[in-house]
Amino acid sequence: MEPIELESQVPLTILTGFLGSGKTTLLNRILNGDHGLRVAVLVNDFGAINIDSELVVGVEDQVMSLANGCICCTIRDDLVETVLETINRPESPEYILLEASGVADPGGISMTFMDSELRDQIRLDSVTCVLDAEQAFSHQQYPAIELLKLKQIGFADMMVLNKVDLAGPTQVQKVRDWANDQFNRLRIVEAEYGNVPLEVLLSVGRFDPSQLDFDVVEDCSTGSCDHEHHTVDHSKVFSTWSYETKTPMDLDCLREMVKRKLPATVYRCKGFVHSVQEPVRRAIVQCVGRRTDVTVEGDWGATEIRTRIVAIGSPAEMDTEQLQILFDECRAQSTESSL
Ligand SMILES: Nc1nc2c(ncn2[C@@H]2O[C@H](COP(=O)(O)OP(=O)(O)OP(=O)(O)O)[C@@H](O)[C@H]2O)c(=O)[nH]1
Repeated sequence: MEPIELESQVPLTILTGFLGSGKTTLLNRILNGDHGLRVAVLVNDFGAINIDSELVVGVEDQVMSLANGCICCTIRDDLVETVLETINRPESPEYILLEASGVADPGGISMTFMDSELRDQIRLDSVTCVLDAEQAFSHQQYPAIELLKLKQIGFADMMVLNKVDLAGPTQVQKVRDWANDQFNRLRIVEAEYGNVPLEVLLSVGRFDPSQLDFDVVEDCSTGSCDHEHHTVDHSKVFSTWSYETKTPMDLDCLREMVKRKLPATVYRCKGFVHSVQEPVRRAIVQCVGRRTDVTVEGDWGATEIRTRIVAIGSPAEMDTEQLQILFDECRAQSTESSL
């Protein structure tokens, strides 16, 4: 990639998109690409346990984690504080990538960068939305989720239509036709595992502030407004559940369980697994809708060896007692106590 000219304001790209669409995968692609920039990464996990920041590869000391809430509403102040902390480091970043949680409304996040505290220091370069091509239409029975997905795409200046390998050409064309019909002149780039050229992702200057309502932004900076983007109550649409244990798990049992028994009311499940089969290597469980994957990665590095899993699902329907039993049943027989 051609060298990017450095600016006085730090450019920032927001990666948005529904749960499991491939944001962290795209983020890792960018970070490990040939851009020559000192990049800082902010990652927002909706669940109480930090998973995503540990899945970011290659820039461990430049990753800031914002967990246990959504930066478009409940932990918006944390976002401001973290961005300020990041740009005021002695080695300040030349670019910031912000991965929003899969439940975030990017409108609320973008507003944050127009606030007086940040707008002189940060230039919002682009809001890029990742869409899972295979599961683009798979939440139609949940209107609130459909609306959120529409907001995520509608606010973006580019859509990465990801997972085309899983979707196949007919579905990809269907999603393209739908998107062209719904959104005016949306730029769409197809991808497998986020393999998008860096040139179309970084320093593209696509974000257009005129799409924001500046009267609203001014009011927001006083902190006394009740606009929709601050009051989105994610807890009405999503609930999270976490599982932790020090007892090693049986990977075969876990693989079978997530594949066959994990209820459809769980939209997303991910985490790290300490197993009897691979006691010194970290396994990663990834579930997006009905797609499940349990892989064994490298060693645990500096992180504590224990299983940590997060599930996100429907608050009315996700049965957390059932989940507890399902995961407990995958623990290997052991005399060690579990948490
Ligand atoms: N087959 C296939 N799998 C993909 C592709 N992109 C990502 N995945 C897989 O999809 C799963 C979710 O990917 P992530 O990058 O973690 O998704 P995310 O959007 O960051 O997820 P959340 O942060 O939980 O919302 C992982 O198992 C990825 O390996 C793709 O293009 N094709």
